[in-house]
Amino acid sequence: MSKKSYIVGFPRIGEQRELKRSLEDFWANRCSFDAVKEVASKLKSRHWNYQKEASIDFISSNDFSFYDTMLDTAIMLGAIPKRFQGLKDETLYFSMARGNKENVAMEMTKWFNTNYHYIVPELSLEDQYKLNSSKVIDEYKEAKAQGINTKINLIGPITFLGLSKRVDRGDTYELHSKILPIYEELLKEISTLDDGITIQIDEPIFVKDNDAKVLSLIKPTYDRLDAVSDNINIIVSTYFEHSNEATKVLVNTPIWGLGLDFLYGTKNIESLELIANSGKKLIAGVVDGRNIWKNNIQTTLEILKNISKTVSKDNILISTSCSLLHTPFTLKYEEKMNADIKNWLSYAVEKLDEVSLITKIFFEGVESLCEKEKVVLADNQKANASRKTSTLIHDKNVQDRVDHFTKLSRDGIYEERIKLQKEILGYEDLATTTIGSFPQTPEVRKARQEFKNGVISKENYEQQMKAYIDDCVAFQEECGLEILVHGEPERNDMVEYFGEQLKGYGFSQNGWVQSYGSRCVKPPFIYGDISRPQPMTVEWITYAQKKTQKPMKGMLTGPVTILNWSFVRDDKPRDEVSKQIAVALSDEIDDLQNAGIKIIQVDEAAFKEGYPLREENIKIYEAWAVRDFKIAVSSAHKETQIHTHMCYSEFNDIIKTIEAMDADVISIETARSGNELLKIFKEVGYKQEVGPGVYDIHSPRVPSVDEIVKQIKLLLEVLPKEQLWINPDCGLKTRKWEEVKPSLINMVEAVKIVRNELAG
Ligand SMILES: Nc1nc2c(c(=O)[nH]1)N[C@@H](CNc1ccc(C(=O)N[C@@H](CCC(=O)N[C@@H](CCC(=O)N[C@@H](CCC(=O)O)C(=O)O)C(=O)O)C(=O)O)cc1)CN2
Ligand code: MET
Ligand SMILES: [Zn+2]
Repeated sequence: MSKKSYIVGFPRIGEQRELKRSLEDFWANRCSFDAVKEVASKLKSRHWNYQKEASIDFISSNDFSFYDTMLDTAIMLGAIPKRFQGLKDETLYFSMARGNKENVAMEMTKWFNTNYHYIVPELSLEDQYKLNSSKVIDEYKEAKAQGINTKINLIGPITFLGLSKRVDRGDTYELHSKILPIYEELLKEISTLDDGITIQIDEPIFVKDNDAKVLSLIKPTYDRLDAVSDNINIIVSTYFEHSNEATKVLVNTPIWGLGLDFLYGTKNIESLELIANSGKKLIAGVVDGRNIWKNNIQTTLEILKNISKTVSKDNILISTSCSLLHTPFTLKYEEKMNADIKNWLSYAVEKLDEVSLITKIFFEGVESLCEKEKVVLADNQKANASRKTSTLIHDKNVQDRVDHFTKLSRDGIYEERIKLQKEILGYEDLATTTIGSFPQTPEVRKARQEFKNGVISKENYEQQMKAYIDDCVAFQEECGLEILVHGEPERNDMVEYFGEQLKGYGFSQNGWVQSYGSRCVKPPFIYGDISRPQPMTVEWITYAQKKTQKPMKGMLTGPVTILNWSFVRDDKPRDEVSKQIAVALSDEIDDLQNAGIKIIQVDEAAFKEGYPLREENIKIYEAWAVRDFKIAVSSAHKETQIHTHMCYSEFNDIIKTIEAMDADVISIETARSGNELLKIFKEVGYKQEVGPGVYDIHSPRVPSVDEIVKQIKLLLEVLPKEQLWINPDCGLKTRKWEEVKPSLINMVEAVKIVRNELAG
């Protein structure tokens, strides 16, 4: 059989998060960069071998990264922002990603609708770009030396430009003619590596609603790239949605194949005829790269059968829907999971076998399976059938309550509420606060680990958390912050923590997925109807409130974010699941205010991320996302101030929707982007209060008083002081106390200076 099974990309952080640990050791000067490289080589090798052992035909190189593949691409093209020029090697690389003493890091933002974040390249017309092919070439050779001929993964030029920003004014696509020759040069070099090389060029930007100008770049780009050499086969790969407009063009270029997502981009089937006529290969993404449910092989074979009615079987390859970067590694470390539930799941390594088995059945028939494979297939059918009927999943009481839930919004309009709240809370203009979390120290994590493993008692654990809260509150008072938080020490993660306490949710021991750089999340998974057996946060928050006279903000994660950062059941529409979470949260809010908490922040960090990639689906999403935020806070009395927080978002296109959420105060990320993001709030006459982040918490850098004063003044150019809050741009959990303390002291100091100037 010719080569048929295909994996778009594999996760790289390591099944025991080896890369994370090694990177963090290096950053803390606990090991050399050579040691990190050694870890990286072991991981690459292991990942290639997993794929080889699963009989995967198309295995990738250059899907590895020390931090992020967009950053790698910027380095490959020589797109180095001025402030970092002159630095070299890993110092350059990590300074771009994380900033350094003198310079702020490059911006980071969400990768399409995922919880992965990439570094945003900074381009300018005057820059000279220059190929640096070493990573791409070396990784190919590294695999080759181990007997594995890889396809080479690249981020495509159009996506690269589409996701970059211009530091001089103008459109990034204006730089197309500067960038494309570098890609040509790269492909030329690649073409000399071996006899016949496959290059997967990722162009996920094609799944968005692109204007004619962008679409017009596709043909010249791929005509030219393919013309570089006869020795390369180009596959253009898209995912997360359909890319029919681009497909129409690509079939008229000389590329070898198209990789399409048939799960999240079902409309791709509308292009089948064109693809069939073009005679190109179709890499059919049919195994879910974004969720953890075992593939339903029967259903997948139906999809493939359907595709093969149009596209000849000889031209079809079987693939994952996108890179497996978005799924955890392997089920083999899940020792504590309920056996029924575990049997419904499949992580990256298990998905390799699914791709392989589906390939075999599709091309050679069930008859060709060996006994062992037949058992796997039968088990697959059983597992999928048991999920349909399991009593773990269906809860009539929850369904009834949620179906008949009538309190859809808060009492009172904003103007009336904010007046009452200001009277009660008595905060000044430019009120200072933080976003919620304080440093998650190794001690806090260790305590949690030990408590989970039964090494220490509940009392001991709670005592340690309370001691942290005591210190955290004391520090905030000392440095003069006005609205306090408890610091979230008891939370492993802002979503997982709630998942662990809600019925209908499962969680894993080792289901880590990279979120950015070395940072990972372990998304809990929703398998059944959701309810709240008991209050989730009230004890901690009321404990913290007792420690201070100042207002203590209660801290919750909102329904849309809980949903978007979980693996969600695929047997119920997302909006119904979201509403169940919202109803559970409305009970929590009521409990908090009844316990005397006057401010409650409901984080919607992933609100934007949930947006559909296509315009046509946005209205529907916005309708239920806003509905569910409003349901969650519907129990809040007029006097209870509701905050929300969003990070890494472009707000321009959703500002009206944010306003419709009707929170009293919103804190947002703006620190890496000056006051640009804020301007839209003024333009639309946004009326609620806003806390634009005054410094970037994703970088270890401590901002100076001066810098923050400047930032606050920039904000004051846009919004009046009465409407502004002053805070960092996100939670502080990833930072160290040594960074947090001086930063917040400087922030409070900066506010004093500005207040004096305004008064004076
Ligand atoms: N879900 C989610 N998505 C998000 C964010 C977020 O906060 N949550 N923030 C934005 C940015 N993304 C982020 C993603 C992760 C982290 C983060 O801090 N992750 C931590 C892990 C957090 C966690 O769950 N920790 C657990 C597990 C701790 C752990 O690793 N324990 C050690 C042992 C502990 C020890 O002995 O020291 C182990 O398992 O080996 C805990 O605290 O309980 C990390 O990668 O370091 C931050 C931001 C966007 N998306
Ligand atoms: N309250 C959360 C925190 O401070 C919000 C984080 S948004 C990613 O960590
Ligand atoms: Zn945030």
